[in-house]
Amino acid sequence: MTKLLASVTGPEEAEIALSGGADIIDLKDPAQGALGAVTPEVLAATIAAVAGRRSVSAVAGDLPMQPDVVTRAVLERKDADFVKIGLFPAERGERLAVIEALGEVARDIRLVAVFFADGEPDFELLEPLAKAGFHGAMIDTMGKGAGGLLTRLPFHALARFVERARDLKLMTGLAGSLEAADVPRLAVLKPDYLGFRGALTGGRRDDAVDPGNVRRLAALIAANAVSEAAEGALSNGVGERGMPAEGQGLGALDRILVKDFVLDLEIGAYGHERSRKQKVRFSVDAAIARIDTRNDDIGEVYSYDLIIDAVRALAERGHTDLVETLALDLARTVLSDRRVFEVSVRVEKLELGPGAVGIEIRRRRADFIG
Ligand SMILES: O=C[C@H](O)COP(=O)(O)O
Repeated sequence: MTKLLASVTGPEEAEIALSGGADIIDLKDPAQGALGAVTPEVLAATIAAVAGRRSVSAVAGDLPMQPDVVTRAVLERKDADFVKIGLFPAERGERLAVIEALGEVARDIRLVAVFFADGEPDFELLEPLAKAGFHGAMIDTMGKGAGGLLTRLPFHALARFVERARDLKLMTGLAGSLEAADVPRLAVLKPDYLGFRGALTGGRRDDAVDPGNVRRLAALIAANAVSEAAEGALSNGVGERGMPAEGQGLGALDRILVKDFVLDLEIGAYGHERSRKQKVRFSVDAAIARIDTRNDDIGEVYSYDLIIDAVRALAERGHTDLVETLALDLARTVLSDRRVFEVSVRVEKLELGPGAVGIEIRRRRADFIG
């Protein structure tokens, strides 16, 4: 289940984060940079204050890619449960030298490598990291205030990163000026944690952490995990989160729409349709539990962003012969969120006939559960 990593400056903020529901207390001095380190004294005081109630991670600092400098900084923080090391822009060989040098300390200290979405991330380094014995890998952003993670890397690149790191048995994390609205989208990827600083303070990273913001994000992450935990509930005829059970009227549902979303895709069963892309139009209509206007909270709604991400993922996966396959796969993905009760998907090729040609399907979850 995805956890909440809260970046804090010391014992006082750690207490606020902890009582708000943070799972990992991450020490960082935002005034010193993206991975600005706190002093060993502040780290020791925070570890003492947290007293084993949560894991404590510490960043090594904004450091040059020099093995001796980075190793020294890591060793100074060896009492933390995790030490995060930034893979800052440098030649691949320089980054590799740092990773390999840390292989020895990785036996005693759990190391987490931090790729920067806006700092020449080289995901080919995931394998060397796993080989060197790193415990985890995450993505963050270096430049704060110029757009969050999802504006710096496309969703499918994040998906590939999480999948690849997970295959290598690395703990996975995503961060980078994340906002509440990013949580449902990123939760779909099931990273081990989502990391926050700016959203905890209310925007400015060097302001103090606000307890209400921690609680809200913790609840949001938990709410997105609920759908997964309750898997199977609907197929048993049990309604979830206000959803009518199977067999009840669909009149009680609202609809989330994505209309006329056009993307270039490799699609088609004919030879002349291979090795080229053509325009395909997607329209999706997802039936969800009736919305409640008293609660203007992103945690309560199924976002159209989730549908858009799913369509984009189809466009990234390579050649598909049939529009039927695209429609079924998209319906299955949308219905994998427990807040969606029924979905209608239309997929149309726009370059083949005199007009659009394609398919429209309507499915409920039970159609896929069998
Ligand atoms: O490790 C997580 C970071 O501290 C995230 O900071 P941010 O949300 O301000 O980008």
